[in-house]
Amino acid sequence: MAQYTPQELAARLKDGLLSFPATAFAADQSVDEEAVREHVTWQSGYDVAGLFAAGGTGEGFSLTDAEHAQVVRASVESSRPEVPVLGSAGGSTRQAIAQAQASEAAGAEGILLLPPYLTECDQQGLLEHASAVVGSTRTAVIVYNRANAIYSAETVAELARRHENFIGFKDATGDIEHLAKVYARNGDRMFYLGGLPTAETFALPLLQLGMSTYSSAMFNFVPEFALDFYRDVRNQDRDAVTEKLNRFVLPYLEIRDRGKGFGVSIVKAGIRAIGRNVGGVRPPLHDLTEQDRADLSALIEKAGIRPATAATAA
Ligand SMILES: O=C([O-])C(=O)C[C@H](O)[C@@H](O)C(=O)[O-]
Repeated sequence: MAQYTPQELAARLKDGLLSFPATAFAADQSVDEEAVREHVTWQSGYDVAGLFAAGGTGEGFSLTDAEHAQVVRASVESSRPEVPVLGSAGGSTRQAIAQAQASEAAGAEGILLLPPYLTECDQQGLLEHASAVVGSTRTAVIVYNRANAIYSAETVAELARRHENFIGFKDATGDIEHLAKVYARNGDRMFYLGGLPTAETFALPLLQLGMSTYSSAMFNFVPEFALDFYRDVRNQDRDAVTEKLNRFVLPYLEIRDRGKGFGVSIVKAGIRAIGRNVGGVRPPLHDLTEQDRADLSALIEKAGIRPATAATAA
């Protein structure tokens, strides 16, 4: 049973940092539910506004429907009660509806609608796809503007007109003209969330475009640093943001960019670097090399951002 109405959830999520927990896999690549629970419990102990289970960083695209439901349920049950957990929905319209409903049944407070795979689609098709998914659940829905799901300002407005539980727009394009149009047309009817890879990099400029928050993948392993960064962004403290970009985020991008899909792999390597463990990634992603991992560990130490609670980890 949801604790928040969609509007209450939007009000909470828009003014705090958000994150996407990595999904733990065992050595044989099966879902390691105990480690999923342990990771979400640890993450929700911080002052995070919401956690999105089985999202991009959570490799939702590599999970079966049964595993997706398992991960969302385990995350809901492991999160501190004050920290809402949202699930995800992706793939074909019918698959996405099934995942949205499974997320709701697992107790998720909302859903992030991931893009449908493979095919191109125009606005009419995208609208009907998203509308069918949003209409299939009573929980709040945030659409993810990415890949083959680029929502025009008018499509967003029509979704908002049709569905009260449509509460958010997450962007992973960084297309300023497009974002300006979406915000100008829809204003504060919904909240806007930055979701480009390593979202910290873009957080300060996107604040001006109405993006009051973002999803931090690095929160998975340097939560205190990620929360400090968010505070500096919201205070519009350019000097503090620039210092943190130079100290950690920009050198981190250099390691992340050594491989395609490393946006997720580097998060799992980061979790390992601080002494916790959620295993490796599933194909089509692959893990960092030993050298990459050593460089990441050295960077975390040099930046002085190892979390205080990491020492207690398994
Ligand atoms: O699951 C997702 O889509 C994401 O995790 C987006 C990331 O959090 C992205 O914003 C990042 O890498 O910071």
